[in-house]
Amino acid sequence: MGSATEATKDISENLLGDKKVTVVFVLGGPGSGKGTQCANIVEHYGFTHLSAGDLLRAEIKSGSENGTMIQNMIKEGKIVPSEVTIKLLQTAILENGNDKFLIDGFPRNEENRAAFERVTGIVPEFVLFFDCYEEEMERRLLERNQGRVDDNIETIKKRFKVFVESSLPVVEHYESLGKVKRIDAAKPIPEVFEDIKVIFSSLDSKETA
Ligand SMILES: Nc1ncnc2c1ncn2[C@@H]1O[C@H](COP(=O)(O)OP(=O)(O)O)[C@@H](O)[C@H]1O
Ligand SMILES: Nc1ccn([C@H]2C[C@H](O)[C@@H](COP(=O)(O)OP(=O)(O)O)O2)c(=O)n1
Ligand SMILES: [Mg+2]
Repeated sequence: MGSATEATKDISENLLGDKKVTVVFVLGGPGSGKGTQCANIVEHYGFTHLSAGDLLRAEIKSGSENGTMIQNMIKEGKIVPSEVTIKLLQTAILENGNDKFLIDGFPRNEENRAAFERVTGIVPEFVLFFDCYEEEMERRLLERNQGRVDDNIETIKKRFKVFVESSLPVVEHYESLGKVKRIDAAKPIPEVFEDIKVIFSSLDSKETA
């Protein structure tokens, strides 16, 4: 660990090759509005939206050998092993011509975070954190109506527990690095986006400055 050989190995195994990218992690509890606002950000700021959950659901649909395992974990509100999710994110990044990505719903635990950093070498520009209380998130999930196997009250309770125990520590990690931009996500959709615009507009002006 930490030897020159290890370091060289890490660089040569960097799964992105030479591609340089800007990444924003979009985190928040289930139903906090990540997907909804990512669509708004894409429309206004030229990012590509990569939802870890959407990629995993597409993998199930494609009939992949991991499909059944992924489906079972999602149904139980558990977090799929990092190697599976990272591979899907890596492929999506490399296949895309864009160099600016919103990574939504990832990293969801410490294993996700550490493995992604180690394997891709990507450090996020910042973390956009959607702060919302559980009763509101629960109401939204029960009304989401996308036919998801995990939008039932039993799985929702499990997801909230995983969020508090495994995902919030990741947010705290980035908080300690001064990288978290916190949004009050309990407000109506247009108001949440107004707050997000302030953040992304200042990013644009930095680029052109
Ligand atoms: N600010 C908001 N106020 C009320 N409903 C919202 C808000 N943001 C999203 N929703 C709705 O809540 C549900 C969950 O939103 P979604 O964007 O899928 O959240 P996430 O990706 O964080 O789970 C969707 O039906 C969406 O239309
Ligand atoms: N990094 C991730 C992201 C999602 N998953 C799995 C487990 C999650 O409960 C489901 C659904 O994630 P998704 O981000 O689509 O869920 P929400 O939009 O937060 O409601 O996918 C995962 O295992 N690892
Ligand atoms: Mg989502």
